[in-house]
Amino acid sequence: MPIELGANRYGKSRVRLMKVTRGDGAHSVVEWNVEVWLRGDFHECFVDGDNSRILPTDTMKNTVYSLARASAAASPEAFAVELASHFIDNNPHADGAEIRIQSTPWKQLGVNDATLPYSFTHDANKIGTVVVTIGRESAPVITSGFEKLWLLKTANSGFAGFMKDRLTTLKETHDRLLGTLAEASWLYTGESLDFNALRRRIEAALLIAFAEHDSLSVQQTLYAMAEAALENVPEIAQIHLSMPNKHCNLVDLSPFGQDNPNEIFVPTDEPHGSIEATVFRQGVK
Ligand SMILES: O=c1[nH]c(=O)c2[nH]c(=O)[nH]c2[nH]1
Repeated sequence: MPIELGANRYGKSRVRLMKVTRGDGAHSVVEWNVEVWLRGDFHECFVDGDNSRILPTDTMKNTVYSLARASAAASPEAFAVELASHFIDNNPHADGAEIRIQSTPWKQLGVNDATLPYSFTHDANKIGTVVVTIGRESAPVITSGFEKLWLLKTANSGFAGFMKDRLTTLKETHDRLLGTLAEASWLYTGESLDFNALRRRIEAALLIAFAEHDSLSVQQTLYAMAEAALENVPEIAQIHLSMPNKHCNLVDLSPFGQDNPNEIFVPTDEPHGSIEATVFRQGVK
């Protein structure tokens, strides 16, 4: 039976980069974890062992550091576009390049209202994400987002009116905890965007919607958050949210003769509900 090469790509992952910008009186620092992918005609390499059109992944790694030194990019999005353009311009046999960047949210250390201009901290699990893909004839497609953002609501969340069959044991509730480890990615439209400012606006819209929503389900809150981001930021065309339901189960204290008016819970990691959706502006799919 004939055998053929199917979809393939290659690149370099987990290229870790820290860049310090030394201003007068204060520094700023970014930490990016960069991933490079090339797609294209690499048939001879995979099938025949001919490496003549293979840019070594080691060179890809060096390119990340060298371009970072030369670049004035103020956002991971802008740097990813520079990198993707560099790889597509310099590898004629590649049809497409993809750059993924995870960013660690370093911020200036502040203690007792004093900022310490050359010291930094980050206390979050949350990491920023960027994916830029570029084709030979097409403009870059820029998607940004975040992973691992813990969110918890202790009011205005219920879950009732759901389907019941003979295996349903879940009780209806109009007052429960809603916990999630949210992941988001949104697609930008337009040019000359201030990505850092837009990220702040999108994240603010998502968080305010999460906090203010009178939730009938995680599904409905997810949609309300996505809707708020799209309404507040015209520069994005769609947003994908993943919000696993990290159940906090009420502990039954009745065996100890105690009540439990929604105060003592057991937070659980697994199993968890899995809830995700893409929400888009009409006319853009
Ligand atoms: O917000 C929720 N959505 C569900 O689909 C679901 N299913 C479940 O058991 N609890 C919940 N909560």
